[in-house]
Amino acid sequence: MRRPLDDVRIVSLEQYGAGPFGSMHLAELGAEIIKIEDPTVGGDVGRTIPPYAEQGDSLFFQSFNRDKSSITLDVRTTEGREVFHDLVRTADAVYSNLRGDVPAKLGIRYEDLREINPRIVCCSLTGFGMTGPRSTEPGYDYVLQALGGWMSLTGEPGGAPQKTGLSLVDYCGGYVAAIALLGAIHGARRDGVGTDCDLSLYDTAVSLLTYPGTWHLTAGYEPTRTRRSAHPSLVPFQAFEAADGWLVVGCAKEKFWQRLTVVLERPELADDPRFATFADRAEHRDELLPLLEELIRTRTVADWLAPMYAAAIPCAPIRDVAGALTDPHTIERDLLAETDHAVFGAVRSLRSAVRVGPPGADRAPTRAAPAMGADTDRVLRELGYDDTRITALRDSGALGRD
Ligand SMILES: CC(C)(COP(=O)(O)OP(=O)(O)OC[C@H]1O[C@@H](n2cnc3c(N)ncnc32)[C@H](O)[C@@H]1OP(=O)(O)O)[C@@H](O)C(=O)NCCC(=O)NCCSC(=O)C(=O)O
Repeated sequence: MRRPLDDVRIVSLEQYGAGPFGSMHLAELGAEIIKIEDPTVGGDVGRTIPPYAEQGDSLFFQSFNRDKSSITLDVRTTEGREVFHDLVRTADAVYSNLRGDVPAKLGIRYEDLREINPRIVCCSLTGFGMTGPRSTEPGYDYVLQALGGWMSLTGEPGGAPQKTGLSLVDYCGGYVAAIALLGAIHGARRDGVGTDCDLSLYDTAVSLLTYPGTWHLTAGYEPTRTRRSAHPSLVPFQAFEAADGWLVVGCAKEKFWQRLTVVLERPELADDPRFATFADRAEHRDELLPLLEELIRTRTVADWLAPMYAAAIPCAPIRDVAGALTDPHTIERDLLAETDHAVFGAVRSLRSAVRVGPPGADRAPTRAAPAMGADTDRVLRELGYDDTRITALRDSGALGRD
């Protein structure tokens, strides 16, 4: 089965969630991702993240590294650097998610590699970027959720600051990197000249402030937490507690509000001038919301959702992860990957949401994430190295010590 990135090769000094998440989407589209793992520290630290971590691998690692190859290479050694340069000659891009000062120290920026391969794209996803006062700080998702203002917006007013339940800055950073890589590789192929892409989790987090950011910068709006995860300006658009659980309903168009009043059996609310428009409902939210909350508490989630769905009002039960993963829709959308793994047996994980292909086409089968160094010999042979050279490299320690 031909895939759109079958002719793309990326060598990747990636670790943890953010970097590997980005390249896994490109792997799903056919790109060859060669992970370069530092043998002196046991490779990608994601291999050691508990729970379910054994024998140099983990289910965390399996979640972010399907469809990739792994080689061990200590890029700091002279021999390792030579191998790296040989790889760069064959590659479209060098990708990394390392501390801000590390790409320069390791010699993996465009200025270091352009003479070896003028078309090479060097894409770094660091915590804070290569410039600016924070550029050498280490970055993790929660650091950026804190610095980026996200935690000030999440959770109940007056409660402890919260991050989102998932590492969204990491994952969005990965998407940012995947998009940048596609654009830069396209440009390099068209123009014959590569480039640096200096990306960061900080840029990702701050750029995702989107419209509250524009409101603040342009008009002085002060974004704050809202009760029950409400939208900052649309009413009603939030979580409600029903008799037996929680649901969300959002009226981001006037027609949904009009239909909701019918479902709630209070059609007169739509004609009430206090609640007629977005602006009216926002102004009178303290009158409207207690009324709606009291009403919704009188019936079960299922009792409310049935007529809301029938009226095509955007709504949902608030369910747990098991609910999401066992939904027949999840199965129908081909979102579950099943791979065989030597240690963990059948690993079930989540496929990429990125889909390229004709409607209804099968997606290409997916492969388990590789054992550390599983592809070292193959990749070196493809570079033209013979057994003598590979043995010498192994003896030098550049591929790690057994
Ligand atoms: C994750 C980090 C905080 C980890 O910090 P550090 O351990 O201090 O730095 P690094 O891992 O980048 O680098 C450590 C050292 O490894 C060296 N290094 C790395 N790879 C190699 C290879 N292949 N060969 C030789 N040496 C290597 C590198 O030169 C550094 O040397 P020395 O210079 O001698 O130290 C940082 O990498 C970082 O800020 N990354 C960018 C942001 C990011 O992606 N964060 C993780 C998101 S995932 C996440 O938050 C989540 O999953 O949740």
